[in-house]
Amino acid sequence: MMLNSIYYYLVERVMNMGQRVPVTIISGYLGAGKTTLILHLLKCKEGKRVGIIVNDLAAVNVDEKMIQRSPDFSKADQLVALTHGSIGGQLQQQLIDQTYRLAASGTVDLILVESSGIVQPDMAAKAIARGTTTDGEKLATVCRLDTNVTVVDGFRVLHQFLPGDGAYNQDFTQSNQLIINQIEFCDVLLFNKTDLLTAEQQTYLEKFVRQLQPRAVFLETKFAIVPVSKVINTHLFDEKHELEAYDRSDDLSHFKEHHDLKFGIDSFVYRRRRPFNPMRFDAWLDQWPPAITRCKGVMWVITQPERVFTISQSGRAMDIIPSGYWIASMKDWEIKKIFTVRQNLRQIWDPRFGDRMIELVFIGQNMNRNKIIHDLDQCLMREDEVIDVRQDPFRLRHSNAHSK
Ligand SMILES: Nc1nc2c(ncn2[C@@H]2O[C@H](COP(=O)(O)OP(=O)(O)OP(=O)(O)O)[C@@H](O)[C@H]2O)c(=O)[nH]1
Repeated sequence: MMLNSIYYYLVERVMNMGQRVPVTIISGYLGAGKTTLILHLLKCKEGKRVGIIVNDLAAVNVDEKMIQRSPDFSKADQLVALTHGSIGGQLQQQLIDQTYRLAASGTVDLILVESSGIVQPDMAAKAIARGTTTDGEKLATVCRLDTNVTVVDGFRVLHQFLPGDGAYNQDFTQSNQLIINQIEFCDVLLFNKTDLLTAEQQTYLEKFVRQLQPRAVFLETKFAIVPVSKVINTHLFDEKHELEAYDRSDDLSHFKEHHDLKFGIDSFVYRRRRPFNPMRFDAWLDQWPPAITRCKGVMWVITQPERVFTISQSGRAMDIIPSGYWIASMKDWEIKKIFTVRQNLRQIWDPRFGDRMIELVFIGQNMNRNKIIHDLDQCLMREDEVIDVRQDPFRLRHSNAHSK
């Protein structure tokens, strides 16, 4: 049985030799569910070796950490994190070089590219379909752009696009335009977060999205769960139809301007080596500044010193979930063992608190950064504070996602 599987594995490898590696690009606005889709695809990869390229807007690549922590990310998979946010200029070249390196190495069977939520959707497609590496190699000789997937956050579309609920709100103008561009440029459209919509809203929104994008394969999803064959190796990308049509509809200077302005969107990282007082932090969540579009990262609360809490907010949806344990809460011999395999642990290890920290990335439009930082600092534990653990709101709710 074992020999049989090895035989078929080798036959498949030999047959695949010389074939170009298929690339799926995953686009979608901030918090739409792109990383959720990648994690789902890793779960269903059936022995395929996956190369993943992520690029996050903020200085701390939360998506990279999420994927690395996934039990489905195996040794045979490879993860490359691009730096500096949107795909444009230098970063576009970095994407081309890294994709070439992965595809030419012969060590991956497919490549997934997660583009940052605020980049024009054709940027990554142009890089993959037409790119030339710094050394002058044509990317198209080793890989082929297979599918452009756009993940749409149905809940956000509901609140931003429905008449009378934000459609005429100036604050939404730029992000609306970007979401529409992302919808218009794709082969497969995942209409995600349908669990947050009623059947009636879903029907209305499907018609709305269909008018913008009649050509793509349309799939309604919850937590981006789709059959793998719908987004990988579909052969749906048609360069002539998609890129050339897009080239005609807008000139490049327009895209550049959008990239440089980044839609007025800014980001910063809040990092502290002190835990939150969970009651004060919970009260702050009730006054969430609307300028924050997206927040993600990890949190340390004093009442549960062993637990890592993951925070993920996008628009009006907020999840705070216990997602594992701080390494510092493990036994000494376990910590020593982890140190031998995770070289970069030393860089984040604090002599007193180990890996415990609060590290939150905030992305938003016209955020009052100083006030947010000041208010969050007020939520930190004070030196002489005493706390009743029974009042911890995260302990009470932690078996479920914490929704605000
Ligand atoms: N209720 C609900 N939540 C979802 C669904 N899909 C994803 N989420 C949640 O939405 C949040 C954002 O998901 P991500 O996959 O991180 O979104 P993303 O597009 O990668 O975000 P960025 O990389 O910041 O642009 C997470 O808390 C997910 O668990 C869904 O179908 N329904």
